[in-house]
Amino acid sequence: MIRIQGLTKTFGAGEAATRALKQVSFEIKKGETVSVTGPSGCGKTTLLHLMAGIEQMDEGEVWIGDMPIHRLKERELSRFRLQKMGFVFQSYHLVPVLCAWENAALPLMAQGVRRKEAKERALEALKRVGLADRANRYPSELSGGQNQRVAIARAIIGEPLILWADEPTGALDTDTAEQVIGLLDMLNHHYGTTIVIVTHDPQIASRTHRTIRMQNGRIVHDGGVRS
Ligand SMILES: Nc1ncnc2c1ncn2[C@@H]1O[C@H](COP(=O)(O)OP(=O)(O)OP(=O)(O)O)[C@@H](O)[C@H]1O
Repeated sequence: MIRIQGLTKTFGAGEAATRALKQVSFEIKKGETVSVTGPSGCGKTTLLHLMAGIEQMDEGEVWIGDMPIHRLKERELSRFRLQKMGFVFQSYHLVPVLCAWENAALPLMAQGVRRKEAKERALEALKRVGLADRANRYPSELSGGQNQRVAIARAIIGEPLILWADEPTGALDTDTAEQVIGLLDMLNHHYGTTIVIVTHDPQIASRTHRTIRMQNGRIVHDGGVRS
């Protein structure tokens, strides 16, 4: 369902150039959970950004189903992202002046869904992540784990095909991290969401179907299917 072919990305030029990705190719099946691991600076986030069409590649192809991400114009890409993808980041990326349900509802509002319907669906998404009773709280009134759950509610509100997560538990303590990972597992089981997680944490990597290990802009290991 996700097919990456010869993905290459260099930042900067001349002496200052960093070859962040070097001819990376692999496929991810629908419904698979994949962790991307490796040392700091090896290219994990760059890979995620290129696959999600957040950043432009120098060379290569990214196919999601039959959609050539590498050929889409920015506007088509934005629409595709809004409709088919959800994002979770280490630092949550919530809007501080919006309460939990308004944050969760953002992707729907961006697609022109009316406020009343968006609110109903946001409350439903917050319920799924166990935060129905915090719907009117602002990010500053919630814990890190709760904010990350709001971010997950926002990521899943449009029932995306793919959820991209970049160090989703990086700012959380072990127990809270465990809850967040449990939630991602649940999403995968119940909704068949394909999940790609960039993580430093071997514990999290061991919970995904498959682990891709990167080093210096290349894949050096791909396997470890969960029993
Ligand atoms: N916008 C940018 N401009 C210049 N260099 C960049 C940029 N983004 C990333 N890089 C470089 O590309 C390489 C890969 O970065 P990337 O963020 O993908 O690594 P990573 O594996 O996600 O690292 P970390 O685990 O520390 O987050 C690094 O050497 C980084 O310094």
